[in-house]
Amino acid sequence: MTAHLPEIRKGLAGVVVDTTAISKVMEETNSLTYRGYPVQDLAASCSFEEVAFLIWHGELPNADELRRFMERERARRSLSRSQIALLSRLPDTCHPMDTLRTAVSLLGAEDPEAENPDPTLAHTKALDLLAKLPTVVALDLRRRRGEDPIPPNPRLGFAANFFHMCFGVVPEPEVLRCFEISLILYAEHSFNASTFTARVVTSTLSDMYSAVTAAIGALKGSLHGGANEAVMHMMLEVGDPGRADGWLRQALAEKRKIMGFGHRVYKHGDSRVPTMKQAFLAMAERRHGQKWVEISEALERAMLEEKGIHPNLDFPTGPAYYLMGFDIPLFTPIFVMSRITGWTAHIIEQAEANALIRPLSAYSGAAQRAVPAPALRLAG
Ligand SMILES: CC(=O)SCCNC(=O)CCNC(=O)[C@H](O)C(C)(C)COP(=O)(O)OP(=O)(O)OC[C@H]1O[C@@H](n2cnc3c(N)ncnc32)[C@H](O)[C@@H]1OP(=O)(O)O
Ligand SMILES: O=C([O-])CC(=O)C(=O)O
Repeated sequence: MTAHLPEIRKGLAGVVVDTTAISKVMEETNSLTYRGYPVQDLAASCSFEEVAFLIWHGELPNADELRRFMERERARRSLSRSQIALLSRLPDTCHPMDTLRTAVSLLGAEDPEAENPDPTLAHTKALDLLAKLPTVVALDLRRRRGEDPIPPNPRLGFAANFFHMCFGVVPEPEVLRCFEISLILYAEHSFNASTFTARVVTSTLSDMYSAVTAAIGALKGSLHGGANEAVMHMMLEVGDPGRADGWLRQALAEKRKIMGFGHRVYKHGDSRVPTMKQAFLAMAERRHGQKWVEISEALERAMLEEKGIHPNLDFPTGPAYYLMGFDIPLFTPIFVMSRITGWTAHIIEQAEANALIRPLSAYSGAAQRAVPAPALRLAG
């Protein structure tokens, strides 16, 4: 006789667990808004700093608010000598996401106000993370290349300063713009796995650093943010546009997951892909990346024919970052540099109207039984 089980929604698929005023993901129209503004319109005319302000404060900044916001961000970018020394001691074999996770944990341990739940302080902590995470990512890239760190430059904007800290140069404005567009598109996406993780941690009345550390762990996986790296590894494995179609059909026959395709919410296309694809095409034209365009178009065509599945944001972003010169293990950390805005906005929103997140499970193990006497259970 089988016990009656309640309805179980594996992976919480389709379950609405709370409200949010930060972003709206609309599957039926393949669209996305941040605080009511369509994301492609924000990408077309805003800086990443303006979008970060919008995500946190609910409105776009006026000129004065933006100037003050940028000043505050630029003033917070540096890491202390001891922070640099500690992060430099991590083994080169660890993933840069591990470095980032450790860095956030360290920043939390060093912040005497880490556990102070004051909402004003929460905004300051979020800004501090936004300012410092690129410094950590660039430091990590350079140490793996055997190069000394380059300190942040407070005269440069968020995106330009990141290139400066990684490579010692700021690229041409078109490349910078493509990068900034990717940051805007990655910034926020409602209750995705990493954001939900951050909300679960916050719901126990834990601190922001703990929630962000956990979110970094959730984003690292290849079913989530880690897919932008996996996409580029896949494209390198394909290697040649002429092989793409056969490679994909073979991979599907072997029941492999094709990275950068599919989405839990969007079943007819990811709202952000058309904008990011344009940015990728622009990068490919500037950086002689036609081969990657042809490989991606062949994979996209074959995937649609075979499975009817569309690409997600990670699909055009992976090769775009590759063409910008970033090492592949940096792709997901760059995602973090942007998503820190969405995560921290959700942490603040969760804390403002908190309820402990604790779902139920249906037990499927052994029936209740008596513990055998020691003589019986230890007998051999
Ligand atoms: C920023 C982001 O996080 S975007 C997501 C990034 N992740 C990826 O690109 C990883 C690849 N994609 C996937 O693994 C999935 O599409 C997910 C995890 C993103 C979404 O998964 P779910 O909503 O749970 O869909 P699910 O995995 O149930 O897929 C439904 C069907 O489509 C298939 N499918 C979905 N995505 C893919 C894919 N990328 N490759 C091959 N088959 C796929 C599944 O195998 C399944 O087929 P079945 O019904 O025959 O078993
Ligand atoms: O919403 C999701 O499940 C994943 C995603 O696209 C994101 O986090 O940007």
